[in-house]
Amino acid sequence: MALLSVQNVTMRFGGLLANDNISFDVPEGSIFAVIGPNGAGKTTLFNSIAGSLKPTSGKVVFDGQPITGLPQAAIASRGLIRTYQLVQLFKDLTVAENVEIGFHRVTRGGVGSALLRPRWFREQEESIARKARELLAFVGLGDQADMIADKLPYGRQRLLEVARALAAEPRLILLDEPAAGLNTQETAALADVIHRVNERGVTVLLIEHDMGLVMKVAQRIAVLDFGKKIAEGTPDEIRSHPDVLTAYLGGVEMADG
Ligand SMILES: Nc1ncnc2c1ncn2[C@@H]1O[C@H](COP(=O)(O)OP(=O)(O)OP(=O)(O)O)[C@@H](O)[C@H]1O
Repeated sequence: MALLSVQNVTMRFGGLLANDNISFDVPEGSIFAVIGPNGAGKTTLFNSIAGSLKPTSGKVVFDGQPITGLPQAAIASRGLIRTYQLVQLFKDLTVAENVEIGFHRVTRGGVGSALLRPRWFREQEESIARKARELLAFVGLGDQADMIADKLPYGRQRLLEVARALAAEPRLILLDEPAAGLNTQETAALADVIHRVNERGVTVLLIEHDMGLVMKVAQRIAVLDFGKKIAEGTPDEIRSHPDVLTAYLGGVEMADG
């Protein structure tokens, strides 16, 4: 069954059709990628799904419910959690504290309990601190938990963003160009983390430039070009699709990293 269904989504900016009638289904439990050349409309589509843009027309359905145009927080509260193309961490906090913040969707208590600190609140805090460290170990940052986030190398900040997104217990995680700015080794570590996130039962939707990463991790790929979906299929189908080769690489054979 589709956990996420994008149905005829169109986004117009003045005279420019950034997304032109785009449809695809992301099956529950899968890793799905959206690729396309610069300016193809990937970020726009991503923003329509995650709630920071309301599409001009069309529908986004998550877990059978329409979420089109809902505010980002309302979408996140249903279990659709996004990361950002530019890492957005609390740079003065420690690595562990950055993950602890991610738990706020699934915890209770307001300012009152933070001041009075009743026993349940302290227990909740301890449990969050423990779970944050488990998630850090899961993405391979166990040894850096107490480091100030800003001191982490960039590639590791991206892994930290994934750990923080996981803290919100997503059903679907949207990764916005997660391999941007990463070296080969860091990209391989990221691919491994994406696979393991998926093995935890989390559906993954990524938009990505890095073809090697996409071919390695995605089970299904949709290709955008000039705002239109020009192909959809398995990595093998996409790799040899003539329209994709022309649009994406100007006809050059596609590498599989
Ligand atoms: N807020 C906006 N107002 C006007 N035009 C926009 C806006 N956002 C994006 N566009 C235009 O829409 C088109 C699609 O842009 P988008 O950023 O979605 O593409 P992309 O595939 O994500 O590109 P990249 O890979 O470079 O990030 C581009 O022509 C872009 O200039």
